[in-house]
Amino acid sequence: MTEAAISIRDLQKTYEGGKRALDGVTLDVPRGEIFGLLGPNGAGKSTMINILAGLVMKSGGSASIWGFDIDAHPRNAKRSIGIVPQEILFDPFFTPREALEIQAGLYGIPKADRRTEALLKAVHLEDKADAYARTLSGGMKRRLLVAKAMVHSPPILVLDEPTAGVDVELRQQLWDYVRSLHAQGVTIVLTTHYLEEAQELCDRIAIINHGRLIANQPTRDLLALAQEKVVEVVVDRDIATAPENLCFDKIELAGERTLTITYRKDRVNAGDVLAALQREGLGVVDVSTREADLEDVFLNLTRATPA
Ligand SMILES: Nc1ncnc2c1ncn2[C@@H]1O[C@H](COP(=O)(O)OP(=O)(O)OP(=O)(O)O)[C@@H](O)[C@H]1O
Repeated sequence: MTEAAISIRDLQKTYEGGKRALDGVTLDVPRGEIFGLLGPNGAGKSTMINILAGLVMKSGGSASIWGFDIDAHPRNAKRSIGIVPQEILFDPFFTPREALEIQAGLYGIPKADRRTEALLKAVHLEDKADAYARTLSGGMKRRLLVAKAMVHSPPILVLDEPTAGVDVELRQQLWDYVRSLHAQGVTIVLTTHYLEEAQELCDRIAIINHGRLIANQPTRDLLALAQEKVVEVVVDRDIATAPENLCFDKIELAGERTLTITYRKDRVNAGDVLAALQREGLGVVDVSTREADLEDVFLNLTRATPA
């Protein structure tokens, strides 16, 4: 088995004042994947990322990055990861080009090996290379942060809520760049509140809630956890009231001849639902189903884990 890109064991963090932000999280981020870390506000995602970044001291447990334990080999661990923080923080008087040069200097990268121009191009900031950072839009600043995180060419890129406050077009550009890094073999970890985004981008998704891991599975398997399924059925005559049946969780009249039926797929299947309608004397003309999405799974799982 190849070693994980990030390996976390029983990670704990209690902040001064007693807030328990991480309560024994164990997980592996496989190499080469796009890994989604989801959780409601305050779940502990940033705490976990800040521990990996060396910005927050853990209270217990262990973590290694690209095989380097963060306590035993902090320098190598740090060199193996690029982190795009949630907060936009940089000196407003530096230009993007200067910001990247300074960052490269911090990592001790010789001038000849720096990739400043290529990075500026990759994040579409070549036109703004010499503008003061304070004159950049929010989306441009965020892309500059991504470029900064990549100056030392780490094998892992972590993005903490990268698209908060970024408009749709810029978000798309950001994801195109992230996808191209992934295609080059970079392991990507992203935390996001946009479930749709995680669903579309991530190979695997972990969910934390109240500092505990409540799911960690390939995205497809996680989606299969959603038990509610909805079918929309068009019948062969006008109906005044929706028929009741035990195998429907919920039934609604969506039009004169259209019914929206919710059922639990662990109890019945679509065939049972259609047979029940036929027993009510309704002929089925058309059927369409809506797949449950990550939003459903997320809500079901987070509701099921009390504080
Ligand atoms: N420096 C700190 N001191 C005390 N408590 C903190 C500190 N930083 C975070 N916390 C608390 O720890 C918990 C986890 O916070 P964290 O920022 O890790 O969550 P998160 O999942 O990243 O949330 P969000 O999505 O809102 O960023 C929260 O209750 C938060 O208030």
